[in-house]
Formats: sequence, C-alpha cells, structure tokens
Amino acid sequence: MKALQIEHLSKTFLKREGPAISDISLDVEVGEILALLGESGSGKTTLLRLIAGLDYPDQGTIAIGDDVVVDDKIFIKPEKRKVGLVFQNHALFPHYNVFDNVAFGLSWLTKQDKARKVNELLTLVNLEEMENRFPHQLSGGQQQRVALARALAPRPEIVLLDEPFSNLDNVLKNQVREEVKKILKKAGATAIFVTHDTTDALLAADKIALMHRGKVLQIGSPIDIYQNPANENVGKFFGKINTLTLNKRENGWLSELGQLASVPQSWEGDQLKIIFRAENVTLTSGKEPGFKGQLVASHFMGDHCLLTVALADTASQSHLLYIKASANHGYKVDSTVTFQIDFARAKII
Ligand SMILES: Nc1ncnc2c1ncn2[C@@H]1O[C@H](COP(=O)(O)OP(=O)(O)OP(=O)(O)O)[C@@H](O)[C@H]1O
Repeated sequence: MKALQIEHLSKTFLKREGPAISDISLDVEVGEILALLGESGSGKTTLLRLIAGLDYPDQGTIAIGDDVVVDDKIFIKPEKRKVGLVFQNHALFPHYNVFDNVAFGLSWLTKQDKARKVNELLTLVNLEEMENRFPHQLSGGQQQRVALARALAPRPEIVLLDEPFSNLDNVLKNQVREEVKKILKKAGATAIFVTHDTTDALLAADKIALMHRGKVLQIGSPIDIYQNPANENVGKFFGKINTLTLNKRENGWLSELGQLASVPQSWEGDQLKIIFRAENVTLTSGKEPGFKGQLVASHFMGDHCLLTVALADTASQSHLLYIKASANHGYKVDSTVTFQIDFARAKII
C-alpha cells in the first residue's frame, strides 16, 4: 500500500537558476523510511516542503494515502495534510514542558485521553520520566525524541524530518540515528528524511532517493544503491570509485591495466567502461599473480587506509586506482604494490 505517490513534480523559484526540482516521480510504501540524499542545493528541502504543503509546485501531483493533496486544481493546506514535521532545530516550544509539547497537536482529546496518549508516546521515545522538564533541560538527543513524539502524536500518514541528525555531535548522532529508526519502526510510521550524509542514509533508511540538480538519479535500497550504482555520479557519492575502459581483443580484454586474464564471461561488446569500489581491490603479497602499481598516497581512515596507486608497467601510469587496505599495510609511498581486482563486483556503465 502506498503512503505517498508523487508524479512529475517540478518547481522553479528563479528562472535564471533553473528548476529546484524537475519532473520527480516516486512512491513510498506504508511503513517505509525514505532518505532524500544529495549535496547542498540538490532540491531535497524543496521536495520535502512541497510534500508538507509549505510551497506550491509548478507542475505535478502528490497523493498522501488515498488523498490527492496537490494537482493542477487542488491544493490542500499543510495542517490538513496528515503529515508530521520534525525540523532540524527540533523547534520545541521553549515555554512548554515535555508533556505540553507532545500534547500540542491533540487538542480534540479529553484531558484523560490526552494524558494516556502522551504517556504512551513518551514511553515509545523512552522519556517517561521527563514529562515535566522544559526543552532547555534536555540533551540534543532527548529534544529530538520529544520532537518526534510531538510529530507522531496526531497519527500522521507520513512523518517528514528535515536534516534530523545534522545538529548532533558524532557520538550522539550514531545513538540518535538508531533510536529514531527504532521509534519510527515501532510506531509503524512512514517517514521521509532529508540528509546530505551518506552514513545517515545507509543506516537509517529502507530506501534512498539520491538527488542531484533537482532530479532523482537513482532510488533503491541502501545495499542496491551502494553496490549497483546506476552511473559513476551515484557511485562517487558513496566513496571512491575506480574506473577502467576495456577494449575487446582477440585473446581477451585490454585495459589501462594491460591484458585482463579473467573477467566475467557475461561481458560483451567492443568497448566497456566499468566501475568498482576501493574495497573490491585487494593488496597481494607480491608472490601471487596480480597487477602492479606505485603507491602515490596512503590516507589513514582509522579502521583502514585508502591507498592511491598509479599503474606500473603499462602505458597508463597516470591512471589512478583506489584500494581499501588494512590500517597497518606497511607500504611506504613510492613503493611498488601488487593487487587483485574482484571483477565479479564491477559494474558496466
Ligand atoms: N525560496 C527560494 N527562493 C529561491 N530559490 C530557492 C528557494 N528555495 C530554494 N531555492 C533554490 O532551489 C535549489 C534547491 O534548494 P534546496 O534547499 O531544495 O536544496 P537542498 O538539497 O535542500 O540543499 P541544502 O542541503 O543546502 O539544504 C537551490 O538552488 C536553492 O538556492
């Protein structure tokens, strides 16, 4: 069942700058968490605001649940759209305590029902003991959970979260990301969150829509979008990408690495461009067969090193490859390294 259906949605603010979002179509299933991921200015917030009803599109339709909320004739106001909003700065009412913040959208309930509902939500977000505290007496993570409880209170069809993890330090961010996902899943809520952080999207979302210049480049599960990027731009968004151009020869394929002995049999054509990730390349001891390269740089990343290697013994010494190696690989810059590539993980683009 669909919680949200968007068709051919476009919005231009300033003609000279081109569209902020352009001909976007996507669906979100009930209970699914979608991440809108993209660099600054890619149109994520514009799309979220159009879903919330905080802006008018130039074209396209949006349906939330069974209701069309925007098309060329209809425009349903934000407060009638059955969406819950969680803003980047949490936007809690500073002069209301936790209880009253969460109860804010429940004015139609009796006092008793309201208390029962608020307590239920505070249990859901693990803040049972905090109902009398004011926002300034809470940590960033706790404020985030109050904002989430407030957004969930009126049982919206969709919760929209604008950069929910961006104001948190790294340690808190890991914790809050997990908590928010757990809470949304426990509540059975459908949610869309905006982020420019790939880790947020990979860890917290069921589905990622990768946006670039107002368009959705690819939409899919985190594992699919990471392992099967539709093109080099999508691939690059999730870390270093290696590229090779392969030309068919009588006895196999010729590439920047020279002759390739073993590639998947399914590869066909006269010329192919392939991409693969740094983790699909493995350093070998030098005694085993492998390709050779000169180590140009080694960047220590904590749990691993990212190596930049220039190809040796071929005409393509300016062609660089990235290798994910152990943090203690022991090679010095300028030394020769040997490596193997798992071509089965490469993707033809
Ligand atoms: N109210 C507005 N008036 C004019 N231009 C706007 C307005 N809102 C957004 N834009 C433009 O639309 C484009 C998309 O902006 P948007 O805020 O949706 O991007 P974003 O992906 O959310 O970026 P960020 O991550 O920086 O928030 C940008 O070029 C931006 O300058």
